[in-house]
Amino acid sequence: MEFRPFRVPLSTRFRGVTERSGVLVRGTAPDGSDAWGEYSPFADYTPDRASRWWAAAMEAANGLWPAAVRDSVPVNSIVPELPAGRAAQLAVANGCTTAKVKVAGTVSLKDDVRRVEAVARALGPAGRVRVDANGAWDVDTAVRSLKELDAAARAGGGGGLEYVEQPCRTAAELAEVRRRTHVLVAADESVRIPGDADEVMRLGAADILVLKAAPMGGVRVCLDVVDRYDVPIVVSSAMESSVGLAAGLALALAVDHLPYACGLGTSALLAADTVSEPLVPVDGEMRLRPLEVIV
Ligand SMILES: O=C(O)CCC(=O)C1=CC=C[C@@H](O)[C@@H]1C(=O)O
Ligand SMILES: [Mg+2]
Repeated sequence: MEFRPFRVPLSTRFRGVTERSGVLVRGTAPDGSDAWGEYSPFADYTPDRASRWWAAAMEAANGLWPAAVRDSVPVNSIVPELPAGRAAQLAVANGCTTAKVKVAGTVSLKDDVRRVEAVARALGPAGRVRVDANGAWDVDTAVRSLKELDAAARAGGGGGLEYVEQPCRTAAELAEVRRRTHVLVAADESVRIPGDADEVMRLGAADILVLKAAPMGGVRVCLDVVDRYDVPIVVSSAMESSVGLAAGLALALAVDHLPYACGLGTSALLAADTVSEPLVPVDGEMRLRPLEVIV
C-alpha cells in the first residue's frame, strides 16, 4: 500500500474548521486495479473513533464497496450562515433542488428565518428545504424556532421544512422535540458509531438517520445499520476530500431505499482537492467516476 498525506484549506470556514488533512491510501481492488481510501478524522476524535475511519479507508483501498443499485444520486446544496441574497444563490448552485440551511449559529433566529424563506423562494414550489442546528438548541427553543422556520419555508412557496437535523445535543432531547413538533427529526451527531444508532432508535429519537460512511467504519457497516432498522437514511459527507466523498457516494449508490437527497456536495466548501476533477453535483446529481489523485 502507498500512503500520501494531504492538507486542503476550506474556502468557507465551516463550524470552526478551516482546513482538512489526512492520508490517502492506495491499495489494490480484487480485479487488480488501483483503489484509493481516505483517512481524515477530525482532530477531536478519540483513537477508538478514529479507528473506524481507518476501517473505512481500508475498505475503500481494498476495493470492497458493495455493488451499486443506481447510477447517480440526488445531492443537496449547503447554505452556511450568509445574507439571504447570497444564500438563495448558493441554494440553487449545481442544479440542486434540495438545500440544507445551517441555523442556530451565531446570527439571530430572525436572520435564520429570512434565509430559509429566501432559499425556499429560490428553489420554488418543487424544492425542498432542510435545516441543520448542529445540536445548538434546547428543547423549548427548538420547538419555537422550528415553528417559525417551517412557516418561513411555506412563505417562500415550498411545502414546509423537509426535516430538521440534530436540533438538540442529546438523543433524549431529540425524542422530546420529535413529540412536540410535526417537523421530521433527523439524528446526525447522535449517530457517529453503529451503537449510537441503537440508542437513537430505542429512545424513538429520530424519523431519519444521517449516515456518514467514514466515521461509521465504512460503507458495509452503514448498510448493516440500514438493514437493522426500518428507518429512512440520509447519506452525508464528513467534509472529506473527493477521495473520501466517493465512499459516501458508494453507500448512496448501494442502499436500496434512498428517499432523500444526499449531503455529499461538500467539495464546494474546499479551496483545493486531492483529485484533478473534484466530485461535484451536476444538474443536482452525483455519479461515481474514476478519480485522478494529485497529492
Ligand atoms: O449534510 C450536508 O449537506 C453536508 C455535510 C455537512 O453538513 C456536515 C458534514 C460534516 C460535519 C458537519 O458539521 C456537517 C453537518 O453538521 O452535517
Ligand atoms: Mg448535521
